[in-house]
Amino acid sequence: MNVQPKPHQDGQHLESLAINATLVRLPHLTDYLPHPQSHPTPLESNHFYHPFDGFYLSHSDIIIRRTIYDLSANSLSSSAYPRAGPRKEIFYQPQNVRAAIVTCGGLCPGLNTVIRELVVGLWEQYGVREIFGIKAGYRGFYSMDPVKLDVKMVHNWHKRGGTVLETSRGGFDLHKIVNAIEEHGYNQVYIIGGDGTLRGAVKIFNEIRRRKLYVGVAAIPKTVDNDVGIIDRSFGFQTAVEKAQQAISAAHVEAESAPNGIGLVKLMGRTTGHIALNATLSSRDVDCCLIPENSFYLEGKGGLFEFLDDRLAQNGHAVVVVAEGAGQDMIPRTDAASQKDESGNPVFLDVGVWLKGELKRWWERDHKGELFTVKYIDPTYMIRAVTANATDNLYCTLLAHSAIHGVMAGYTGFVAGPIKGNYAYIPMDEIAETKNQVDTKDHNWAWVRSVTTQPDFERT
Ligand SMILES: Nc1ncnc2c1ncn2[C@@H]1O[C@H](COP(=O)(O)OP(=O)(O)O)[C@@H](O)[C@H]1O
Ligand SMILES: O=P(O)(O)OC[C@H]1O[C@](O)(COP(=O)(O)O)[C@@H](O)[C@@H]1O
Ligand SMILES: [Mg+2]
Repeated sequence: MNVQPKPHQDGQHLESLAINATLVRLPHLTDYLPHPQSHPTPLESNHFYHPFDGFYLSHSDIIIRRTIYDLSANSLSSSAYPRAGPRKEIFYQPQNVRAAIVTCGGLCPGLNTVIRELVVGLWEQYGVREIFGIKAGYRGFYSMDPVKLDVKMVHNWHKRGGTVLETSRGGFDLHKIVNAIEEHGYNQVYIIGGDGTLRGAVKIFNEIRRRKLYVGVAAIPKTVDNDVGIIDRSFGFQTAVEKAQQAISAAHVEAESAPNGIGLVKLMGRTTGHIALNATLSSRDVDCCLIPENSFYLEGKGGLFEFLDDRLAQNGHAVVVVAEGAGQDMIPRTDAASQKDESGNPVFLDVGVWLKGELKRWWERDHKGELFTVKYIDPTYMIRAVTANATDNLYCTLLAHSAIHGVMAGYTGFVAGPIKGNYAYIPMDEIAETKNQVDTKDHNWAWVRSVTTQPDFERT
């Protein structure tokens, strides 16, 4: 990679630079179908709409993934993805489209908005009339009747939490699912789900391609945990963080109102601490944030008890936020085998209940006779079983419309999502392989440390 000119390695006097961008190739129906026919988009013949110059995107419109560089590095490189948006030529005749929409995995604010916008976008922009909701997740493809959807039916779904289509874990049977897609004649499949769903979606797409079916598959990443990689964040995450803050505020009030009061809040986050981290940064009431990516310990120098001792001595109260996946290795397990849910996700022991017990034990041992209270709040589903906030509703809308334009353009096996604020199409397998975890060596975590001044839990 070359940077021009390169006299000052620190980039102080740099006037221009070149970034080596590798364009990621998106699967397309033309890859495996002999002669798919393209047609002008119906947007062209819409009397009420006159596209401005540059409205239609093409192969030359891309989004670069990396935006942060160290100019002293030898090479500046990034991957680049096709930009999401309408194309002038599409690979479907709208009157022949039979679209299926499915929601899988746990709830997430905004699911109904995505469904609604898929229906509205397909119906209003492209004139599609055959749109079906698959009930109860992947298993619904082969075990339940689909629900016919139309614009009237979905008109106020964005104001409701949950998923009207219902969802479930488990029940992934590749052949039954793809057989059902063939039998029902679906030629567009929109899959809304998290990391597990995406791994399933990759298999569905590969099987569809193996069978050479004229079926476009798009996924829209969903999870409050925000554990999906490459994209900026998953929808519903911000709403969940907002709700989490209410729990933290309550814990703070309780802690402040008691001598030596500790407010303890457990938040969702199976293997990632994004909700805990973001709620901590935004609430400012938190003294210590415990996440799965950063092991912690209780006793001794630099441990949680010593830190809380200091905080209680200084302020008379403290607030601790713990992500549900944190500290699992410290909680005594009675059964040898760890439990799994129907999708194969680990079922955790309750770190909040355990920590509350440990805090009480510690105080009783070291401060016998002094007043002390731990108020434990576990908002669990309250942060995700809610309507999406304005930002998430807007985000869900753009995701759905991006997915529709991509599928109509013949792209398949892709995910629609924002990269540094711009909407892109990303190959599904790349997303399914990339996990978004909190990097405790980067600035996000450093901000938590500087806001809370909590210990790093690195034993010296
Ligand atoms: N590796 C996998 N291959 C195929 N299907 C999977 C895989 N992992 C999960 N699934 C299916 O995806 C769906 C949702 O997965 P789950 O982990 O519960 O939620 P999420 O997609 O939100 O992470 C379930 O129906 C599950 O059976
Ligand atoms: O809905 P369940 O099965 O009780 O699972 C709860 C889990 O779902 C999550 O909300 C994440 O769900 P997804 O992986 O389905 O997005 C976790 O934060 C939580 O551990
Ligand atoms: Mg998941």
